[in-house]
Amino acid sequence: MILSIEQVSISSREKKIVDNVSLSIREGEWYALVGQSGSGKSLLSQAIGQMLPPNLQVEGNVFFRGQDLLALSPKQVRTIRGQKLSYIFQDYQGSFTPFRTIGQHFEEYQKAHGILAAKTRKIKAMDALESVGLDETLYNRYPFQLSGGQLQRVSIALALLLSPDLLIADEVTTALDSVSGHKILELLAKRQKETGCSILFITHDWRHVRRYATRLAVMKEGKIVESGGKHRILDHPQHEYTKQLIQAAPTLGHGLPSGLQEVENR
Ligand SMILES: Nc1ncnc2c1ncn2[C@@H]1O[C@H](COP(=O)(O)OP(=O)(O)OP(=O)(O)O)[C@@H](O)[C@H]1O
Repeated sequence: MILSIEQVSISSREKKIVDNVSLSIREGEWYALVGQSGSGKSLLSQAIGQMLPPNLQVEGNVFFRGQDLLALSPKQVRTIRGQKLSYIFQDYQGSFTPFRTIGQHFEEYQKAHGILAAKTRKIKAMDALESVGLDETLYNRYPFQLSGGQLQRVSIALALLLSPDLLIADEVTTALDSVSGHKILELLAKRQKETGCSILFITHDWRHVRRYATRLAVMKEGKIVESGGKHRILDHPQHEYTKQLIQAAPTLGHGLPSGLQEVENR
């Protein structure tokens, strides 16, 4: 296992928001975390890299290759973020500083992670842009000069720049139109194949689960109600809540086994 979340709870002063959650992610797999808005998926993913808002308390353990991330100092965890574990968010625009070029973002990110040779940084940035299908000329552009899909590609390029072992992707297509969203996920799948990284993929969208996930967990009101292999859950959901979610997803409600649909789509 690359990541084992063990009995993690997240609480505010008023209430427990994530309640005793455990799940494990294997090397190289695409693990989906599914559930309605407000079920605690984002907070759980933020807890992994110690990125929770300061008003929230976390209990439990998050073992990353055997090391408990929750027991590390903020400085230690900053080293791990980017190099071993990185994030891509729904709000890609918020991840960029408007008055800095794309190139400057690559520069800063690499300097912050100790890549000191300017030439190496430039080469890595250009390679990274190419790896996500972007033209080198984008290096000198400002974020507002890129489309949403292009910016999200840059986010992926940055997130994978230092070859992390685990990528946490939190609703990365929500702010994109469906064609751009589809392209982004195809790109993620391609980059995952090339790099072998594991992905924790947070989504509402069962079509994306069906197409990309290996295993998944279903979260409701801060608890995991069901987890397991994709085909088992899509074809034979056990929990009433999972059944409702799958029924509510229009293209999954036809009763076709997930395997058949997947073959059709690939
Ligand atoms: N800093 C905070 N303090 C208190 N409560 C919070 C804080 N941040 C989030 N919450 C609450 O915690 C709950 C879970 O939020 P979270 O963002 O993890 O849900 P989610 O499942 O990711 O939802 P979505 O799919 O809409 O992103 C929500 O009810 C949210 O309002």
